[in-house]
Amino acid sequence: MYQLNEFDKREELDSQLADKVADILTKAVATKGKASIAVSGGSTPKGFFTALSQKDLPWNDITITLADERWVNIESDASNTRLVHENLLQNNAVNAKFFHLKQGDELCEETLADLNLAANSALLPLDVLILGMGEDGHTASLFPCSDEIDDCFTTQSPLLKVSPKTAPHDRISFSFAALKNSKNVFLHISSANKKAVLNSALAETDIKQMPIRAFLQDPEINTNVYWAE
Ligand SMILES: O=C1O[C@H](COP(=O)(O)O)[C@@H](O)[C@H](O)[C@H]1O
Repeated sequence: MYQLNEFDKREELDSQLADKVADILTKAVATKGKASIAVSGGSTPKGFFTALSQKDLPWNDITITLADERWVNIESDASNTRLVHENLLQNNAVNAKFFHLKQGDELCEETLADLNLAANSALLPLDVLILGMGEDGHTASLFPCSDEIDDCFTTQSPLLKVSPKTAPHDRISFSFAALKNSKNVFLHISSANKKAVLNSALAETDIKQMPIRAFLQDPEINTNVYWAE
């Protein structure tokens, strides 16, 4: 299931999404003493990150992570971790905890096992999940072009390695099973192109062809779509 929220300007979307997420995180901390949020990388979320970082929240009790990460060094322009550090872990949010997905040099079974254990105890289920979407309909790093696309949807492990064929870098991504359990799911997209991709995703049902479909069509998931031109 999904709900579409459309905005004339990206700044308006960023501000409204930051208000909504801030409210959810505040309530989660008040209720259970802590909260967790996974954000996406790529080119879309910068303005939202800045707006959220300026919120007066109990940041010490909030853990931020990524829905997915490219297996690159933090100094790389392709690093989603770098994007979050430079734009979200700033201002009032400087005291938030950050759960690193890129740990060590090699994305091997042992690294994944350690991360899965840590994610289960520190983060999951997520209070807030902010998804992005690529023009091929991938979300997080659930890539339709990857050999791991079946595993993305079937594994019950929180994290897996994905090697896309049409996008650079090996990835680490939360699996569909882990993402699906998030308490509040948002899809943040902008541009006319992404609106057209969204419409293609809504027009058919094959989730392995366009993984974002799973979040838009699964009756057990309520995805709030935030789109601006
Ligand atoms: O590679 C990725 O792409 C998607 C979409 O990024 P965008 O640049 O088209 O906004 C992103 O959601 C994901 O986190 C990232 O690793």
